[in-house]
Amino acid sequence: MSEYTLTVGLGERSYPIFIKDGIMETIGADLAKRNIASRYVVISDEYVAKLYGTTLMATLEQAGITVEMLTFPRGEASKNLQVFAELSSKLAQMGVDRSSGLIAFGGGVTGDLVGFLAATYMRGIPFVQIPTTLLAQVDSSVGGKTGVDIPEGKNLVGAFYQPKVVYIDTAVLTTLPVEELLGGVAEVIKYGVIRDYQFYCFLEKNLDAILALNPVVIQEMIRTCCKIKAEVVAEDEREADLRRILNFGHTIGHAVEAASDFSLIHGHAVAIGMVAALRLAVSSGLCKRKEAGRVATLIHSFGLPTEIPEGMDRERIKSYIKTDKKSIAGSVFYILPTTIGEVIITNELTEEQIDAVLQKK
Ligand SMILES: NC(=O)c1ccc[n+]([C@@H]2O[C@H](COP(=O)([O-])OP(=O)(O)OC[C@H]3O[C@@H](n4cnc5c(N)ncnc54)[C@H](O)[C@@H]3O)[C@@H](O)[C@H]2O)c1
Ligand SMILES: O=C(O)C(=O)C[C@@H](O)[C@H](O)[C@H](O)COP(=O)(O)O
Ligand SMILES: [Zn+2]
Repeated sequence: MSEYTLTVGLGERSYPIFIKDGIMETIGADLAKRNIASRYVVISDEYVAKLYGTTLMATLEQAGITVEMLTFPRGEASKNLQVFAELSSKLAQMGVDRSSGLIAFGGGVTGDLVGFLAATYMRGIPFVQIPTTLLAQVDSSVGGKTGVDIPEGKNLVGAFYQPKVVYIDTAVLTTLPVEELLGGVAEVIKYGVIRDYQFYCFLEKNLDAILALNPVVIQEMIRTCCKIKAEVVAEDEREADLRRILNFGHTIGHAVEAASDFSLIHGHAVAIGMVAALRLAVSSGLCKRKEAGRVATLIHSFGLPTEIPEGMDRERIKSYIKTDKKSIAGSVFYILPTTIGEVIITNELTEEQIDAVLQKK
């Protein structure tokens, strides 16, 4: 089985990404050599802790690492300021200091929450990412976007704060429920559409292998996604310009996710948002209908949703769109494909165009 090492090149804040089937057992030995912290706290949602907590703690302890574990209830509902405050208090009560490090062990919710804790606890302590969902392995564990949701919108409080190292064990994907796997697939398709036509074709060709978790295909897929993300982040860490392309499908996707009161999985909302963005690209004359249709077909073929749920309050979606972080002086920016593999960033859309994609049945 192959294994890959990539680097996110950010000068003194550069870090490695290790991708390997079964890497979990050797994380302790590698981490012990890195001199990142004198002790660690693993933070995980309760479900991931139940599945894999014992294995991770064993590898860390066997390597002589002083480590404790904290958990929180699973799901997006935990990615908020209340859980953030509770975990902060627990760290303080445990005597966690500036020589300590955090380990984010779980999906994107865990990574975003624990990354934000690491960025802010005592004004910043080091942290490590061990992502366990496909979405976290291809996207959220890399690039340093951390944060929590507030009632007004997704990820509205947070920080750019990079991990010290990312360990990706593809073996843990075997226990992932299919709808969570698909959430990751949506972000995977995103990379093909924004940056890499060849990779997009690879996804079309390997649809069955991906759904069957073929290990060779999965590793190659994760490697390509992390490589694209690492390149984009290295060029524009704080989303001044290029990094906005990673937000393809998120302007409407995040709004739909929030309007569902987070009952929609993030990646599923992004799938709906990508199809909406493709329709906007067509109505703007930027993208051929046939190409947009090809992507919508792939999204649908994987089993992801393509339409805003019937009955969802369109005005509520529109009000969430206004809180998008890419907005400048009230003007909302969208990432629109011109062809598969290339996108542009534009705010030149009419209210009628937005209404049309929101109303479409
Ligand atoms: N920071 C970023 O760049 C970035 C990128 C994309 C998404 N995100 C954020 O990530 C979050 C979504 O992440 P997610 O989809 O991983 O959700 P999640 O963290 O809630 O995980 C999904 C579910 O899968 C379970 N799970 C995790 N690993 C498992 C495994 N190996 N086997 C079985 N079950 C497992 C979890 O307990 C949870 O119930 C959203 O909040 C989104 O905003 C952040
Ligand atoms: O890393 C990025 O940049 C992204 O936009 C990746 C997205 O998949 C992710 O959902 C991110 O959290 C969205 O960021 P936000 O700034 O729109 O909250
Ligand atoms: Zn996303």
